[in-house]
Amino acid sequence: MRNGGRISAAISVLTDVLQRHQPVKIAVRDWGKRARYAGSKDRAWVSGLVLDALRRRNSTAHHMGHDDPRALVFGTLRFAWDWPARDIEQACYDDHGPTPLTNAERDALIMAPDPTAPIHVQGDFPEWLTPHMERVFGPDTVVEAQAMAVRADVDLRVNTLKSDAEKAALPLKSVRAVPSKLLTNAYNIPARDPTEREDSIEGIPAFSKGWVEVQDAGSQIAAAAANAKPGEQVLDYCAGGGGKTLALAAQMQGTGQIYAYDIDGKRLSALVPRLKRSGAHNVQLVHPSEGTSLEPLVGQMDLVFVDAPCTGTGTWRRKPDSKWRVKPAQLAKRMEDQRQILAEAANYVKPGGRLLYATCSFLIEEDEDRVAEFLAADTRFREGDAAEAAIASGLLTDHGAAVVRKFRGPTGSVRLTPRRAGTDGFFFALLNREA
Ligand SMILES: C[S@@+](CC[C@H](N)C(=O)[O-])C[C@H]1O[C@@H](n2cnc3c(N)ncnc32)[C@H](O)[C@@H]1O
Repeated sequence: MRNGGRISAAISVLTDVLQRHQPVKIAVRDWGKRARYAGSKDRAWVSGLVLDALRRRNSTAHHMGHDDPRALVFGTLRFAWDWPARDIEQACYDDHGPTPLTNAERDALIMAPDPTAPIHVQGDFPEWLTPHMERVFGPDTVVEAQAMAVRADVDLRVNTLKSDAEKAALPLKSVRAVPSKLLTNAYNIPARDPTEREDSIEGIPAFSKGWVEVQDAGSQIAAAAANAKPGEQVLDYCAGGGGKTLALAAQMQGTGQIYAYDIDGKRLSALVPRLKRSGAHNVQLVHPSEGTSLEPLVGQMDLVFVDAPCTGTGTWRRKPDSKWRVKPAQLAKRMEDQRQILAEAANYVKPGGRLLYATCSFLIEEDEDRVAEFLAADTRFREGDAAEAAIASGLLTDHGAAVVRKFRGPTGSVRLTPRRAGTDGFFFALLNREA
């Protein structure tokens, strides 16, 4: 396809996303079905442009003077992809290209950025989140937010039940993975330009053999802070698709017992093939639809991992459409869920055991506030040093250790962000139950 046709496609896909509230993946897939002439490179190009337009929606709309899909696509090409204005102009004359630029669009494309724009525009986040963002990041709000408006790397965790970092090195060369700077048993694939073909990780034998799992480095570090030991009794209370369960199983070297529970049985079912591939034999699913009860586990667990449902603000780089969907009512609902889940999950921790609370949100309302409220209500628990716990797992490199120490808060919890650590936004706190 010529660029003009691809630009028209991006405008149409972005329209579906913004006006029909379709997820990007579905909107691109539906377009791909209609456009049989489009190849995989075209789909990657269109999807990359739409995702970048969503990542920088506010600043691009401010530049262009409009928030409609056409303005966002042209503005993204000019200001995020650095296309000269004349190349955009020319692409409009390709077959199936968009209608030619208007004078107003032409003028907007040659305008310099406005340094006086409000911070939610410069940082590309929803305006209502401004006080929440400033509460976390203070004067760094814009730079922190801008680091969330770029493409994300892909991180791989080497599954030590089946392989090791050295053994995995050779097969991972084919996907251009390099050793992680933060973790000893992990690799990193730097974010690709959307005009390049993506290598499929799922397509390589090392993945199907269970040697590696896709898992963001922030998520791996949060799991490391649980520091699960061989032989322990562990409850993964919000196990979902099992990213943390699998990391904990590897830490435990296949011994002891992990109970994986989630209120949503469908999500839990997704864990079954992942478990098979990983070779973890010490995981028992506690499926809500099977009427299995957690009751016998009360007061018995060495470790309870709570990967709480949250607004997911830490994943904006990967899911930029979710950035514009988060609303005050959703935040309030999540805070209520977190309150209830923490209070309930704590009952399974045995005396002397620990609870690891994690979210992929950087909002204090979902993080420190929830931990402080929990500790005030349940005086059996004290907050520990989550950074030192992560380091004690032996899974962090020297650089990873320095990063978690640097971003440890005054109470011992850790907040990682794309700017601070190059990871997704992650928060984790260690809550120790008195013996
Ligand atoms: C952040 S996701 C978990 C991701 C998962 N741990 C992983 O690493 O792939 C949060 C999970 O909490 C579950 N959840 C929500 N409310 C819950 C509740 N009251 N009890 C248990 N799980 C709950 C959701 O279904 C969702 O799967």
